[in-house]
Amino acid sequence: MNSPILLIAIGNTRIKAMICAQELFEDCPDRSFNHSLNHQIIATHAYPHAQIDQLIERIQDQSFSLITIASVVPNLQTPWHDLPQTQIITTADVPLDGLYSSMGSDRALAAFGAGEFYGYPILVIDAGTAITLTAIDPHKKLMGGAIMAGLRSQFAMLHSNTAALPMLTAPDSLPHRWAINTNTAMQTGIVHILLMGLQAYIDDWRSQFPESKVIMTGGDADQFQKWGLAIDIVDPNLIFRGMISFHRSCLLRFPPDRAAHQ
Ligand SMILES: Nc1ncnc2c1ncn2[C@@H]1O[C@H](COP(=O)(O)OP(=O)(O)O)[C@@H](O)[C@H]1O
Ligand SMILES: CC(C)(COP(=O)(O)O)[C@@H](O)C(=O)NCCC(=O)O
Ligand SMILES: [K+]
Repeated sequence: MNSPILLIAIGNTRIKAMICAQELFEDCPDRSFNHSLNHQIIATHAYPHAQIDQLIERIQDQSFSLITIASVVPNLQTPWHDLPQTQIITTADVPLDGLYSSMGSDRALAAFGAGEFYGYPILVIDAGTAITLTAIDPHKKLMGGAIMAGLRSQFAMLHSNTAALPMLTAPDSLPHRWAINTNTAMQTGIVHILLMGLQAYIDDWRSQFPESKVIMTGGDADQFQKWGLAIDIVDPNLIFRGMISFHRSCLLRFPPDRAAHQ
């Protein structure tokens, strides 16, 4: 068996890694390579930056035929960055139209992965350190998006910018909107206002593209779905789907046997 492939996505909170079988990139006539992702995943890992040593320990002895890294944290280097089989994907590499140069590669890849897998037009909401919305129209062109502080970041901001407010986490169930104590007031304010704002964006998008799917990814995606945000699907693997679709589009443009004869 060929050595597996390592995909690494570095966000502002966590480093995520997926190890999958090489067969993922073998020739197939349609998008079925991406549909088969679930059968090809060997392992997934996610560690906060401070615990990168644990990730290194878990996979340092394995050899990979191909390593792909996408990062929105330029100063975080990993032992895999400088290997000969490593490719760093940037926003400029992602084959969608209208992407701007300072756009995060995580957003570009998640949107590309979502569009290639679920179809265009597509709205992607990534609930990570920041919450981002990225909307791609039926012609694979960026319609636009938005960035706001993520769930944990909102609590951290209130705590660090005030004298009296504690550091809290988000509540499991939806809090009552009108609170009569500090902790619930913070939780209800953050959760309800985030939900209402995101829902307004989703409604606006659906009014333009009623047939479009709305996909959520990122560390807090399940929580937003539990609170009732009207999304279609939670998919934690969008960015990895984007990397796989990227490699696939390269293979279709430059098939290995043709390249060998050039
Ligand atoms: N072990 C964890 N450490 C930190 N945040 C976590 C953890 N598990 C889930 N989360 C949640 O995930 C969010 C960060 O999502 P993630 O997708 O990892 O972000 P990023 O892509 O920015 O690194 C935080 O808002 C937090 O609520
Ligand atoms: C908006 C982000 C900070 C989100 O990062 P994350 O929360 O996933 O760690 C990242 O995509 C980024 O640095 N973007 C650059 C600005 C832009 O996308 O317009
Ligand atoms: K993210």
